[in-house]
Amino acid sequence: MSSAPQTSPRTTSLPLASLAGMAFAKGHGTGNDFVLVADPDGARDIVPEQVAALCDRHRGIGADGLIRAVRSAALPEGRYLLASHPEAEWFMDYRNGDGSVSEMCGNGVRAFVHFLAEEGLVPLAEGQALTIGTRAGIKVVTRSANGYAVDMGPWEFIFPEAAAERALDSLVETDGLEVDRPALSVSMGNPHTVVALADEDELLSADLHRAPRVDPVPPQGTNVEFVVPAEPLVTDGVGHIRMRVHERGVGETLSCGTGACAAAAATRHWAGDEAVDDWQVRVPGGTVRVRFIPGPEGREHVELSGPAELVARGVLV
Ligand SMILES: N[C@@H](CCC[C@H](N)C(=O)O)C(=O)O
Repeated sequence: MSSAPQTSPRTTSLPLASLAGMAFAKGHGTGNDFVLVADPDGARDIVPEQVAALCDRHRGIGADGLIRAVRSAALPEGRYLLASHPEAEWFMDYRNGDGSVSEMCGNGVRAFVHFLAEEGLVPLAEGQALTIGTRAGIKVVTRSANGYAVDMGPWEFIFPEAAAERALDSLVETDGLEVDRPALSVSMGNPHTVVALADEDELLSADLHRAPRVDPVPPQGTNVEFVVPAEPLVTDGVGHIRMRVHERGVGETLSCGTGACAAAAATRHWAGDEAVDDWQVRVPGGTVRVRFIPGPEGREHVELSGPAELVARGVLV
């Protein structure tokens, strides 16, 4: 006797079965959203398929990425950082929505520190700073009245020789835009390719359902930012740009913190004499501030400021 095939709603969530009972929070920074999980002792091995299933907007919780809060001592990348920065007790293990690992996430780092504070894992009053570990080194995050300011460390060109010669190093082909556009590739610990567009019409015409094609593509792949400078670019000492982004491992998102830093760095580079050190970057999900500040070791650093919110807590069934 043959039996009818068994179907059950659990079938689609099979990758998540071993995570049943796991507590999570949902948070975001300017609409760039994350599933946040506390795993102080690094006891949870969340594999890429599970990250993708959790971030699935139809069958999972839905998010641009997953952030696991782990004590630095509990994972090799964290132990490496602890040797020179014993104060970096917590490590942000960031994964993109497709399960891939990224070195850094600027909106995520604010959401991460907010999560640590709200979960009671660290005391962090307004005006206080916390050093955390990431795959792009340590980041110092200061709580303010309306969000968090992150010392993101130095930025750099990915193709320094081409950038110095021409201020442009690659071409980007994008659906919805007729001609290939020149671009500049900037590292914020993770890779970015910044394309300047002429006006808001062009910004809206870019169809980011499919990843833009970048040539040459940086060795680790890239996030692609499309920027439109305001007219005038600088008002009262502050530069203004609008930005949309297609993120590596995610797709179009409402905001990207490291992308905003890269976009400000590229625009400032292109601005030449008009360059300022203070920028407001408007993204579909809100506005973040980017400042170029002297770093403690004598190199220029980038500071990213913006909000972070938690919107829900739950448990996987
Ligand atoms: N949204 C993030 C960046 C997340 C990582 C990125 N997709 C990558 O693969 O590098 C941000 O706010 O910086």
